[in-house]
Amino acid sequence: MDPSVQNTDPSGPVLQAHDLRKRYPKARGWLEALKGVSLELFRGEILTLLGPNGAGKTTLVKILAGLVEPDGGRVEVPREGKRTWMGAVLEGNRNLYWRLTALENLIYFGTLRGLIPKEARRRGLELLETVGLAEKAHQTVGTLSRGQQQRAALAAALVHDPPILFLDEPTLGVDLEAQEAIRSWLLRLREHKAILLTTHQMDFAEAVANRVAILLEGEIVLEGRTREVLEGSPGAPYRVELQAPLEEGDPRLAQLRAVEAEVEGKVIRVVGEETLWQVLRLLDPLPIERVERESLSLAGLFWRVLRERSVQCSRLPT
Ligand SMILES: Nc1ncnc2c1ncn2[C@@H]1O[C@H](COP(=O)(O)OP(=O)(O)OP(=O)(O)O)[C@@H](O)[C@H]1O
Repeated sequence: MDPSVQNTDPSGPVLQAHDLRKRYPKARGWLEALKGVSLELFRGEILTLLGPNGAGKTTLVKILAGLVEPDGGRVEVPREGKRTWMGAVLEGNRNLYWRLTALENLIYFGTLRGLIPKEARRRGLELLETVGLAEKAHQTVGTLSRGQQQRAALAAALVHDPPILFLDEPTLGVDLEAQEAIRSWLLRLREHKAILLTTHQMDFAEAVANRVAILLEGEIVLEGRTREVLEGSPGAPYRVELQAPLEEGDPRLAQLRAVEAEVEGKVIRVVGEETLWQVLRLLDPLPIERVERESLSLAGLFWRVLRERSVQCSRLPT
């Protein structure tokens, strides 16, 4: 299903963050890691938080999960009163006990969050099966591969069936097959949970997230429904399709390149309305099959936002 089709829950947000601020001491003065971040999370959605290294994503997720105290602002979980309202996978696989088996970890976390041991065991086995770790249930976590540990961490976050899930880089170090399994699992989970995801993998984010927020230097600089921000972006190219490709040596080819149009067979791509009119004038009277607006990819949008804000490339994710 298209990740953007689903509507957010009309009964209101399950989590609200207001004006969150956090600063850390540095050699001289303070580093403002969060400069007043507000966001809402709804049931039935995955909100992906994108940002270059050091933008403040992990700090934000840790504050939302109650692991770090903000210096200002507040987090509200209007519909959930208890401590068991969320599950989290933070900083890779560190939130598991390495000397316990995968199943023992799940039983431990399940009982810690209110399940009776029998139920925790049943849920644990079921989840290990779901993440493809049934055969590793009785192996200590320290002996699992990194990707298997990551999958076990996801199962542990979900053992008590929390309505809200925080996932900080859940696919880090995970192979393509496991990424695919996590992707389809998240799409299923999304139907009845509120999920906040941070990732540097733009294609993964684009495939699962119905909403996107870009965090730069401690501030949210862009936020919206994925499909809408990609289609409505001013950086999205126009696509002009000719009935036949331009002949080699056609002088219009050089003129098109001079206005930075990209020519690929019958297809010409241009950015900006002004350039589009210029290109259409240049092509006149050649027959044109169609003119349409393409949507940007999430990676394209992210790079455009970063370029506009002149964030140095050395700080960009790989
Ligand atoms: N405990 C800390 N003490 C001092 N500075 C910190 C601490 N934790 C984070 N920072 C700084 O705060 C800023 C934001 O860090 P954070 O880990 O939240 O960024 P991030 O967006 O998650 O980065 P990445 O993509 O690299 O994981 C960084 O400049 C980081 O060095």
